[in-house]
Amino acid sequence: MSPSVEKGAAIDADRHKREAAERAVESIQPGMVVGLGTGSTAAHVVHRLAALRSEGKLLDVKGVPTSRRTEALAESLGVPLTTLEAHPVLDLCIDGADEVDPALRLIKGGGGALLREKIVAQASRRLIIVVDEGKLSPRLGTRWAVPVEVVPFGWRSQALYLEGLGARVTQRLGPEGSPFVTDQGHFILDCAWGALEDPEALAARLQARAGLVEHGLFLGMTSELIVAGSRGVEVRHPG
Ligand SMILES: O=C(CO)[C@H](O)[C@H](O)COP(=O)(O)O
Repeated sequence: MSPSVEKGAAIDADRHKREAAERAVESIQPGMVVGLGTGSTAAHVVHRLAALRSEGKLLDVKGVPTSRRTEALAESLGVPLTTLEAHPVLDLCIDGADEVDPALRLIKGGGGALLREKIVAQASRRLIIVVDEGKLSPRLGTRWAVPVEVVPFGWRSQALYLEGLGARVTQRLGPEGSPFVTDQGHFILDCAWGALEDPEALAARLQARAGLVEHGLFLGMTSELIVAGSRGVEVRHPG
């Protein structure tokens, strides 16, 4: 792909992310407490909420951010925030994803926020996932490695365990080349298994291992998928 074609595709993808995010914001009702996801698509949700506030709409809506990054963005735009401690059950969570299969199972964690994202998603009555069409995949693992969040103590043992499960394991690094550290103080191991035969069985193996804090497989959690692409915006439900 030439640089100018690549740039055009990136601009289209960002427009589609914004369109999906703006459609999702239509589900937010006055007074709701809403989980705010992490990443470039979820950032469009925060921007849209801020724009609506400037029009005097949804002024009593509060967000629970899934990362420090989202928290900083919301604060900079004047979107009011609260916590899961104050609101242990949320009306709605809107978040992005890295890969979505036809059953609306997800790989998430490209931004390294998977642990908080899963905690906020499971505390929400509805999880709306917003993506551009480039995230759709026939089978999870085709396009993206599964991020696994691990405790730094003993992380190399966890990497060996994951290799034993057949993964090609890469420790995620930050911009300076040192290990990427999550908001919760953990490392991320990106695990490439290729197209996954049985995501549920893999998730069970990952959950059973001490030191593996969380993984980026979000299975059976999506209430609604909003996907935007060259043919417009489409809403899908599981099953
Ligand atoms: O899971 C995530 C962050 O941990 C993001 O939702 C995912 O990486 C998608 O990001 P983007 O909207 O920038 O494509």
